[in-house]
Amino acid sequence: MDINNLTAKMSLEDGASPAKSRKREGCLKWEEFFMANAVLAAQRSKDPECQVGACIVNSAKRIVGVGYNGMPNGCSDDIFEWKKDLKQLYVCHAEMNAILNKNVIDVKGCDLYVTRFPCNECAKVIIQSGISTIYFLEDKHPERQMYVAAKKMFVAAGVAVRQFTTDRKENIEIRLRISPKPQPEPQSESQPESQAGSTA
Ligand SMILES: O=c1ccn([C@H]2C[C@H](O)[C@@H](COP(=O)(O)O)O2)c(=O)[nH]1
Ligand SMILES: [Zn+2]
Repeated sequence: MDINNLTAKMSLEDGASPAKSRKREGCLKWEEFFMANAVLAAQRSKDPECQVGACIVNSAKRIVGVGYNGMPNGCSDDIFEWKKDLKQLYVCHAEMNAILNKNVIDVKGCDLYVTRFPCNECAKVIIQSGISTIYFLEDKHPERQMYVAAKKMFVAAGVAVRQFTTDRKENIEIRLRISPKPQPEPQSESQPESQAGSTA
């Protein structure tokens, strides 16, 4: 079959099922996809009060770092205190973790998607890393000194800060179908001895 015939055949087959030949509408926009990654990362946090997620994206729209708030490596989530005024001594913030987890040499000029407005400590790390734009989901405590300081530093350093918005009407859902683990077959009383402990 020459190439012209093949093309003709393909377009005929496409014509037979027009619904499938058209692109799917309503897929996630890039910004929605990146913020959804930050929201998903936050689900890894063990903080009982506040789960934060962050996702760093380069100019080629590749995710180059993801993080969530958690205890430092080797500091057990079960031993170190999650109590309100104690956790701040230990917890690594999502933004800092995302920057440290980067899989590229540096994150200069990258965008940061984060579920919560960054605090002053994260603002310093964000600025020093060269991240140029921040998209945040919520700014729950704009009056707190640490967030006022963070804003002041972002303005001085020329980091653009925008609240994430979308015109999507429905929630973005992750449909993860969980199939129950297969249960071992109950052993019948009459089974021969040799098969009872078999792992085959
Ligand atoms: O920039 C930030 C600010 C806070 N977090 C995390 C760190 C802690 O786990 C909580 C703080 O919770 P509060 O109840 O507001 O004290 O949020 C972060 O990851 N990044
Ligand atoms: Zn912070």
